Amino acid sequence: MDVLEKMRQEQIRVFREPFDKKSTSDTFSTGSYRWGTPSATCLRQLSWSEAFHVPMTDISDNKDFTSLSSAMERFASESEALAHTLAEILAEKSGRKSNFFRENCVKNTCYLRMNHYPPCPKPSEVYGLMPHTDSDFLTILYQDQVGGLQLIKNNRWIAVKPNPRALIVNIGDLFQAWSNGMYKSVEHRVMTNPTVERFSTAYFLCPSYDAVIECSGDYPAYRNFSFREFRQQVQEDVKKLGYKVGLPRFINHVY
Ligand SMILES: O=C(O)CCC(=O)C(=O)O
Ligand SMILES: [Fe+2]
Repeated sequence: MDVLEKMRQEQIRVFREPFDKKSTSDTFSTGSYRWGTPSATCLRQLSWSEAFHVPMTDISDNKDFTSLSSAMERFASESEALAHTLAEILAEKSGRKSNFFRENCVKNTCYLRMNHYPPCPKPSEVYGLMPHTDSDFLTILYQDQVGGLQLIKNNRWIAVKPNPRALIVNIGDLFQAWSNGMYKSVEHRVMTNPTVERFSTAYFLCPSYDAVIECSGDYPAYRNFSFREFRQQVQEDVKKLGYKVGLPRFINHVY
């Protein structure tokens, strides 16, 4: 069976498990199963979805080899190869060395995220996933045929029409900083559906925590920062403010 089809089949199966089993699941390390938005204080801040957020090393180190881990492994390694190829092409186009990703992106910080959006009784009031940008270099996304993903283009939200023969590639915050804004981290969100559930799988290309994201060009818009620093700032903002500030925190104030 095709890598994508198998991934989807296994993903559906794992989300069908009872809540208790998923939340205490020892398939992956603790904390990999997430649902809702712990910091939400109103409906608008709630994401109507559940997810498994799994570092690549958890997939490859998994001792009890199941059909799920095998499907994830195949999906992850294909996505990883694609992400590296695309990142190298984009780097070269922006005039930067393309070996940065091979040297700095490691398996313990790259991860897969399996998302499930159950039908929602109040679709106009609740997001499936709150508007956000991804905190990585780039994301390879495989969505099903239901639809609901939207992104900002020219200040307007537009729907990303499902295409069974296409993967979606999103630029993340780190590529925006590294390319000095040549590539833009795209803001996106997922709308809920009143009757149909939706599944998606995403691979996130990330550098090691110590890797320094150096903004290129004579007038770098962002100061240098490590991926660790970026993550800590995001976590701190989410805890204190309830939302991620992201790149604006790293703007270069020299000029
Ligand atoms: O489900 C989708 O289409 C988007 C998922 C997403 O944006 C994410 O996991 O960061
Ligand atoms: Fe995202």
